[in-house]
Amino acid sequence: MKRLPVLRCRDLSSHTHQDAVDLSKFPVERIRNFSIIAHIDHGKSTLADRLLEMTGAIAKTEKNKQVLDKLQVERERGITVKAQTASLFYSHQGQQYLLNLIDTPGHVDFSYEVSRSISACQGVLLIVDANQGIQAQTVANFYLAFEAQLTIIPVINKIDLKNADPDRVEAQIEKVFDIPREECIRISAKLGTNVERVLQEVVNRIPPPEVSTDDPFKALVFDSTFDHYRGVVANIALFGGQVKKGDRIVSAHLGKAYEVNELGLLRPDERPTDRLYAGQVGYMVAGMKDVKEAQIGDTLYLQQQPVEALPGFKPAKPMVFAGMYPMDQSEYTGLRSAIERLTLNDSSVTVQRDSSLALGAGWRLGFLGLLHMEVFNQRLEQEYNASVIVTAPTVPYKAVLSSAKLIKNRRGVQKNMVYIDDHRVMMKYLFPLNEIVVDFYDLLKSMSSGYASFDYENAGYQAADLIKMDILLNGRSVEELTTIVHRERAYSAGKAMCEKLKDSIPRQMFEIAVQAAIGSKIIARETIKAYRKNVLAKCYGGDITRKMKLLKKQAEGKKKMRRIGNVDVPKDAFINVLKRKDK
Ligand SMILES: Nc1nc2c(ncn2[C@@H]2O[C@H](COP(=O)(O)OP(=O)(O)OP(=O)(O)O)[C@@H](O)[C@H]2O)c(=O)[nH]1
Repeated sequence: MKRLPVLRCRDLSSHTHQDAVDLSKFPVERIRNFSIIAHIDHGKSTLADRLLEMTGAIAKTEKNKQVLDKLQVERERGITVKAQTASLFYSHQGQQYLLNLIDTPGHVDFSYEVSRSISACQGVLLIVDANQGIQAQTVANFYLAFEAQLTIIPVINKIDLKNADPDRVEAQIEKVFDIPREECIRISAKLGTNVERVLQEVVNRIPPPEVSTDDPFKALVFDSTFDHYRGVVANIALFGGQVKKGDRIVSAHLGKAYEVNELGLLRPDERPTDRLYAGQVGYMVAGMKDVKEAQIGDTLYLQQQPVEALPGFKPAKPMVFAGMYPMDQSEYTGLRSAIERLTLNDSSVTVQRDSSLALGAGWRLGFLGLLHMEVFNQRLEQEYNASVIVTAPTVPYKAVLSSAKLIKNRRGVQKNMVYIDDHRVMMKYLFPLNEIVVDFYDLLKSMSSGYASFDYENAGYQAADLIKMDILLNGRSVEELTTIVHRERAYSAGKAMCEKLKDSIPRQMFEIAVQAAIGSKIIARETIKAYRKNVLAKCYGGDITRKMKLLKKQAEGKKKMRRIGNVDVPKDAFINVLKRKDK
């Protein structure tokens, strides 16, 4: 994979200008808070870069590609994981405007980040690729903005592409979202075509926030990160009043008081200011030591002027769980501190200590989705140099004990179907999460030659015909390989596991039966034939030291084995069966 250099936004500070703005004189009527939302790859980050360049927040150089995508994984994978914010100053018809842009991630796994950003905005730019048209996440993101009653400006991007068809995409937007086609703006973010118009329409169409500096100070925390030197840096949107350095503030969620140490704008690098005022968006450092003290959705107010808290957010709920273990137990402490540091910045990951006889001490981590898990793992490896074994992901089940389980349809149940245009159809299905979590998206993409797109949301628990499947070695159950599978899938899953084990366990002095069982019923079997590795076969003569050396080597090899019944199983065998896939 090609590695791109990480470009820190601070590096750009020398290129910025237009900073000498007295924020106290900035009327709320000339503030616009907006987000860019889109299906993945439709060009949000490219448009954000152009907007930053055109308003002078960053210089126009090739280096600026996707300035808001700060993390190395984001740059490598070309996806936005964490939302970033930038305040832009823009002159329009002789007036200066403050445009607060909040970048949002495009992938379904991070949709909770989209909703948190949206709650600090009055409008959104809904980007649609001029060739691909409306995709699954375009629809999901549209509804997030629509339900929050925001102004939605449709932007058709990539009109420079040879096979761009903006007429067709406008018709789709009119049909699916009921937005008149005349409201669409056609642009090429890459070439900068018509991007100025986007800035004008942000000013013209999106209303200013309905807030007043005369009200008591009230701010929404819409993001927070952890800085080793300063503690928590909270991104805040001011819904009323003003705040200055030295003020005593309280977080509504925990009721704890703090002193404001630092305040500022994000341009997108941090620019300290003395005060922030109603309608503005910026950052605050107030001696909080843990991101849990500045929870997303929390309300901040002045200690002497308590206010009613803002509605807040639903906490992000993990949907996919996987075990993470150090490659070697001696790396346990290092991996633990890496996981701790990474979760300081990502409060949506849940961590529980776990241990497995085969893999040793480790953790069971909960993620919002599969991509979220992969990104977390990649960050562990890149930013903390940790080598990790990740087990196959599982999804949460609720078990009803000792009663007959209800038989329900395992496959997707169709909910509705809408024709977007002559070639495209949008279908809604109810699926068991387990069916879509591993390779559904890859399969869907390859079956549709890359045309289909997919999005999902949690529809709650449903009864299903699930069973516990055991793996036996010469009749002894291997606890760490026990899994929950759907009854109809049990045979193929059992067979696959037996085959993998057969390939990973060396022959031993006796025959080994590898079996998959449901209760007392054997559903799959492989046999490993008897064989003795005679380590002395190569020593013809009687060189006793050489003999001893070889015997010692064999004994060391056995230490890496775990004995189940009379069968020695190498650690690698467990790793092969449990881990998700080869890198
Ligand atoms: N031809 C053309 N390509 C574009 C245009 N805008 C963006 N792209 C390309 O489309 C790809 C995706 O663009 P990004 O800006 O990374 O997309 P994104 O929506 O931010 O992606 P996520 O942050 O992962 O959701 C990149 O290769 C861009 O160079 C455009 O106007 N024309």
